[in-house]
Amino acid sequence: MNKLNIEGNKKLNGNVLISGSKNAALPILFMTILTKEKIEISNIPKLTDIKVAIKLLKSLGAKIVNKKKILYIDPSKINISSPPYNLIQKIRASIWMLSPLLMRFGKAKIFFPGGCKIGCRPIDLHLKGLEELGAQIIQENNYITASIIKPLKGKYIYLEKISVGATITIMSAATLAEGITIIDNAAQEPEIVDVAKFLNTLGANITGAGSNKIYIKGVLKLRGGRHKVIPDRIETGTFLIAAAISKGFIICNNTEPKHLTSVLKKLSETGAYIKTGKNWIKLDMQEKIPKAVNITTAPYPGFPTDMQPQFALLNSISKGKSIIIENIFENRFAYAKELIKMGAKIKIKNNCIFCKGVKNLFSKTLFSTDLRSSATLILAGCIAKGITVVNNIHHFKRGYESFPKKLNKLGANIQNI
Ligand SMILES: CC(=O)N[C@H]1[C@@H](OP(=O)(O)OP(=O)(O)OC[C@H]2O[C@@H](n3ccc(=O)[nH]c3=O)[C@H](O)[C@@H]2O)O[C@H](CO)[C@@H](O)[C@@H]1O
Ligand SMILES: C=C(OP(=O)(O)O)C(=O)O
Repeated sequence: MNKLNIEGNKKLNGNVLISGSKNAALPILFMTILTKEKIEISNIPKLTDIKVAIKLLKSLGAKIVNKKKILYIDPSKINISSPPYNLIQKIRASIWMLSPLLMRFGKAKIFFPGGCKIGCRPIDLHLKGLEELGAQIIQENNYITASIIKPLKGKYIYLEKISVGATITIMSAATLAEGITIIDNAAQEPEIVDVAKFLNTLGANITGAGSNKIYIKGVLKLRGGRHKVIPDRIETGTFLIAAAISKGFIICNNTEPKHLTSVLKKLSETGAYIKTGKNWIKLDMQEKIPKAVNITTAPYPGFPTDMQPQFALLNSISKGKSIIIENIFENRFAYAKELIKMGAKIKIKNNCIFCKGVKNLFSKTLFSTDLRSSATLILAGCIAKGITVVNNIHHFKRGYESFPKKLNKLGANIQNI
């Protein structure tokens, strides 16, 4: 069934092992189209989005073996440049097939991508970037066809808006274009650094990833190689919230504290004790009720929009009033209606959430609408009074490996029904 039954009033305490990053693993998987040599990618998270990505690559002719979170990919037999639309529309990351397929075959045709329904999510900057490098783009009946009429040439490209997706699309095409491309006002997310590191392992010449200016010197060909995907910073942040809302303590292992600076700063403001090591983060709420915090989402290194719903939950049971401003996606408050049903004192105005903390949330039958909202509602169920039912749980499976199992190990009681 597509439902979870969650017993509330739980304290979540203990150790959790963080999985590989969904948003780094997905583009890296699609970048394998750029080479004909063998690739090994480790720390692959077990997620439905990853399953779809593997199916997409296989549908093009790639041979893939999955053993203990390592994918062994042989892209040499990829011979199709138009992946099936029914798979493309399942995930947002499928847009990252366009550029590598274009560079490999000189032509690519893909359906518009899917992903969380958190805004209109245009792809104009991806397409404009490819056009600036010289590709021809035609959009017709929800399909995008990209063609190389004459060899793509490196260029200075200024992104009008900071976009993770467009930065990756342009960076991957520029890897095999002639000459030097500069992406200015580039996104700086750790996932972009990981994609650049992977491409460089294959022989690309990319510098500056992680800053707002990325330099790509085109090379003729990419080879094979090995790569380990970075830890999932959003999964890490979500588990830290699990401990904070239940006045508990947690140690997140196999993570990268440096990727969570803005999130940890906000968690410290709640009154949580935080300590970090090389690859772990400890949060101890010391039985205290958290203090509410104001949040403004922004591109990295700003506060991540993918942690906004979880912090709204935190604020809803914290001491005091707070404001959350969502600056990245225009429709990312769908979960708030469900928290209000549970007793949260939340008011939404334009892109702001005004919240006054309450002592308790109360169980209800809830409906999740997207990935981060489903994780948020599951956490809300863990601390609410009574038994909560969360519907549409296919959403969390897109981005959280074994989420109920990991939470149950921390003291939750979540069952599939
Ligand atoms: C699979 C993946 O990695 N998804 C992440 C990626 O999404 P995604 O790559 O879709 O997000 P972007 O950074 O591209 O989007 C940022 C903003 O730019 C706008 N925009 C984007 C592209 C474009 O061509 N035109 C345009 O206007 C978007 O509508 C949004 O308002 O980054 C987001 C922002 O950190 C995260 O929330 C998502 O989890
Ligand atoms: C919005 C997200 O994912 P996607 O871009 O894949 O829809 C997310 O990971 O929170």
